[in-house]
Amino acid sequence: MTDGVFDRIALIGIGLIGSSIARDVKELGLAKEVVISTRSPETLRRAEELGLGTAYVASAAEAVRGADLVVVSVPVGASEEVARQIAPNLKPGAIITDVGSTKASVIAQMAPHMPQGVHFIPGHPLAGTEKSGPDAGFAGLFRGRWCIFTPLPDTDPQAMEKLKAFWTALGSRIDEMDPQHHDKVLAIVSHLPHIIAYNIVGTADDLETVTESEVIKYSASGFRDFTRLAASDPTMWRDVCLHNKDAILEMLARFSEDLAYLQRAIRWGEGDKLFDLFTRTRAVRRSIIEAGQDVDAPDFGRHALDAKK
Ligand SMILES: NC(=O)C1=CN([C@@H]2O[C@H](COP(=O)(O)OP(=O)(O)OC[C@H]3O[C@@H](n4cnc5c(N)ncnc54)[C@H](O)[C@@H]3O)[C@@H](O)[C@H]2O)C=CC1
Ligand SMILES: O=C(O)C(=O)Cc1ccc(O)cc1
Repeated sequence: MTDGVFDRIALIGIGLIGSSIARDVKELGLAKEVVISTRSPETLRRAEELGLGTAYVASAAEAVRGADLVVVSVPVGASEEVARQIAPNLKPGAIITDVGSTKASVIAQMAPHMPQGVHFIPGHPLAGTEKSGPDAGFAGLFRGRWCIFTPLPDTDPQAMEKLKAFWTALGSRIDEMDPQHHDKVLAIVSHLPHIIAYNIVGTADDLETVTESEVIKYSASGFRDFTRLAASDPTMWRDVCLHNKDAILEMLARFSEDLAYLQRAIRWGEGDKLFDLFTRTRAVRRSIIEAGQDVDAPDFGRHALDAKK
């Protein structure tokens, strides 16, 4: 079998992430058959209209029959329900993976249901947008982006290599870490920014002395960036908050302490403290750009395209 290519892939959940994977698989010819299943009949019909797969089935249990690779792309809170449904029909030797934004909870929900002889390898592509549903996906979403795996201690190295080859074919850079560490890192770089965005937009929406039309009319680009994040899918982000509770609360506690420091510096006119912090944070931005992680740069993800030539 060619690197990253499977005979039959089953995609469970066909929203932003599932449909982006489907589009890449089709465009790059990574599977002979792509069987799609999702909870709502309307979404399944839409996936068929968009021609995202080769077969569309209502039941997740039926969709995974004979699949060599199963990708679960549902809100993290639905992981156990899906694992329970698909477990009896998984083909021996199949690779089961997911794309959930939290990892320890997904493992706790799914691993106990996985039968002997299948390879369950949790994953998380660090790529997405504030949009959701099958129309929001697009080919190339994962190009140049990290995909983090949090393999279980007994993971079969060959299965791991096959899954890495698949994500590499989608253009991703690959990393591995343990699930608890993943959840801490993601709490600060992804979950907190979304929570802060939901909070600031909520605060603006609650103000009595500033009207909603003024917020819309005068929104500076900083505020607008927050509204993009705060427009992210409510189900997905409710589940992230509930399923990475400990790491998020730990980071929120740190954040609140640091905010109190900033608040005090403003109250007491301590300009040096403000200047020092703002200088330090400006350097973080520079480091991101120097490390080639500026996703807005026109040549971002170029290495992935070049590698395919
Ligand atoms: N949106 C983003 O930017 C990113 C999301 N993720 C993760 O990917 C996963 C999917 O997110 P999106 O594709 O953005 O969400 P989405 O809302 O666009 O799609 C979710 C899909 O799951 C289906 N679904 C929901 N409950 C189900 C169930 N019980 N059984 C079967 N299907 C079910 C829905 O019908 C829909 O097709 C989530 O776990 C999320 O944390 C990971 C990286 C980025
Ligand atoms: O839209 C954005 O800015 C994101 O940060 C997308 C995103 C959301 C959740 C993830 O687990 C990974 C990426």
